[in-house]
Amino acid sequence: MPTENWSMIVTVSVALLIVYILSTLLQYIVNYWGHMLGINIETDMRKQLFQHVQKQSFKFFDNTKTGNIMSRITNDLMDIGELAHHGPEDLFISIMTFVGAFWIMFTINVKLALVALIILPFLGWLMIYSNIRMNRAWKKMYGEIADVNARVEDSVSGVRVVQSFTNEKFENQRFQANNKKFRKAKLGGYKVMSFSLSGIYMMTRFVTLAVLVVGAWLSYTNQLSYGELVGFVLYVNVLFKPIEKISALMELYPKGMAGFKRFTELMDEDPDIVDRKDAVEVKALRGDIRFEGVTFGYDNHKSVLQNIDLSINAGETVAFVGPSGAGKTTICSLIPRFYDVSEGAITIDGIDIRNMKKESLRSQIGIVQQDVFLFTGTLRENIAYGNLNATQEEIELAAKRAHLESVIASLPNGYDTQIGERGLKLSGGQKQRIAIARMFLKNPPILILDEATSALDTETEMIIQQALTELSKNRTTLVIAHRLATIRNADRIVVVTDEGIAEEGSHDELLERNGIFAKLHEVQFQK
Ligand SMILES: Nc1ncnc2c1ncn2[C@@H]1O[C@H](COP(=O)(O)OP(=O)(O)OP(=O)(O)O)[C@@H](O)[C@H]1O
Repeated sequence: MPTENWSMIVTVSVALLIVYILSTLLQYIVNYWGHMLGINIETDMRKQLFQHVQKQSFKFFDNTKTGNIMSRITNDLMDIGELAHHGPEDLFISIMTFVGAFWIMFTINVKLALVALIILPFLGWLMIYSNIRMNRAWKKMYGEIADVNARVEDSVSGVRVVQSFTNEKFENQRFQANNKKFRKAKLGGYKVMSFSLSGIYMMTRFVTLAVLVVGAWLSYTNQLSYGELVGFVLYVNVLFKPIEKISALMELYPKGMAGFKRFTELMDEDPDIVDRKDAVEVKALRGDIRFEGVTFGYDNHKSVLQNIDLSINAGETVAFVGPSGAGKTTICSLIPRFYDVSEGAITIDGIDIRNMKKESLRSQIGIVQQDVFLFTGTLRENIAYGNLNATQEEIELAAKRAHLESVIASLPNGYDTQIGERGLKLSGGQKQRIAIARMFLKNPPILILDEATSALDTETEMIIQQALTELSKNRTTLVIAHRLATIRNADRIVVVTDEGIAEEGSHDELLERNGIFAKLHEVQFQK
């Protein structure tokens, strides 16, 4: 073999090698960057959704299952990144190949190209039809998986109740019912997809057959050479490539779009408690609270509170007592604007709370709830939740004032002890003290104490009571009272019944009046 041929082979091989290496590199870059673009879009949408959910009011959370929200922020967005990456790229390449192949086919033979073109309206119809059906099916599937998530969330967080009632079988049945609905919805989507893919396959094979038959006839009648016929059939196959690519998008596109629709649905849900344009920033409020003709209902049809007038002076401790469900908690939930009044107004230091910036209003109010929520993390982090900028000294002082020192000393790693999910490793009394320590750090002028209903041992109760008395010093304090201990310390007691505020006055005044409070006192005292 002549040497120049060898050197030619070597040159071509080296050139090919370089081309291969470069194309591999390019493929890597396109693949990686393409996915990066998709992931960035997905992450950004997830961030926006999370921020939007955080802005929602209590009403939204009252009416939306936690598992459902979780599903929307996680699952629903999974396919959007893939779609964002593959969608435009695949569609562009497919359309270009499709148009190119048709153009060449027309230059070979117009009649035969027209035969191939017949497929287009049918193909278009099938794709649009399937797309609409699949969009619906995947949207339903996302809804069903959200319900599965909600069910899991419910059963897992309530597992102690489930097991104590030995209702595992019942829970399994409920879960399986949701799981089956999900299966049905997902299968529905794949049914439409299989129909559509088979339809596309059938149409493309039909075109091949039609081209072969008509092509053979054209050759027979000398309108087409054999070479042209072979070339044409080859191009028909080129035509199928983009159709196959678009078919592959048939799953991804409606899935991504269904997720996107659920994303926009939630994003369009405007938070119902927002700052007015001219809302003012409030700082260092004194804590004079007035309810002026306040009417409120959780839904528009039924009022829980009707025409309530109430004055609480700065620095005063007011206890709310009354039968269960009368509206004590509701009254207190209106002050930080967890809900907005339907009629009337609430003012603090003479300013309507709806004219205050929500964040600044809430920074002035501290709430110690019955059920203290502890985040997974260390004890230090959980106390510091009251003020994220608190120094170690401030945290320690708050812990001391909340009588937490002995608790911390007994923990294996002191402040750095990990507190399990929902603080399961701590007792009710210990959790209460963490909530109080948070309040010392937050240091708000207004305090709302939703007194724990569960009984604590006398010593713990005394310790907590001391901490609470210390906490409420120089603050306007509202206590949703269930036990008499707190009521005795109150400057004033407000008796709330289904009819509204029934009685108001000091402990002794109310006893003397011998009304509802006196009866309530008698019942509790007899216990
Ligand atoms: N988030 C809510 N959505 C709808 N209705 C609610 C909501 N919270 C409370 N309610 C209803 O409002 C009424 C007043 O409830 P609220 O919790 O204020 O009573 P309460 O006096 O604090 O009761 P308790 O002493 O049992 O805590 C009740 O009929 C209750 O069912």
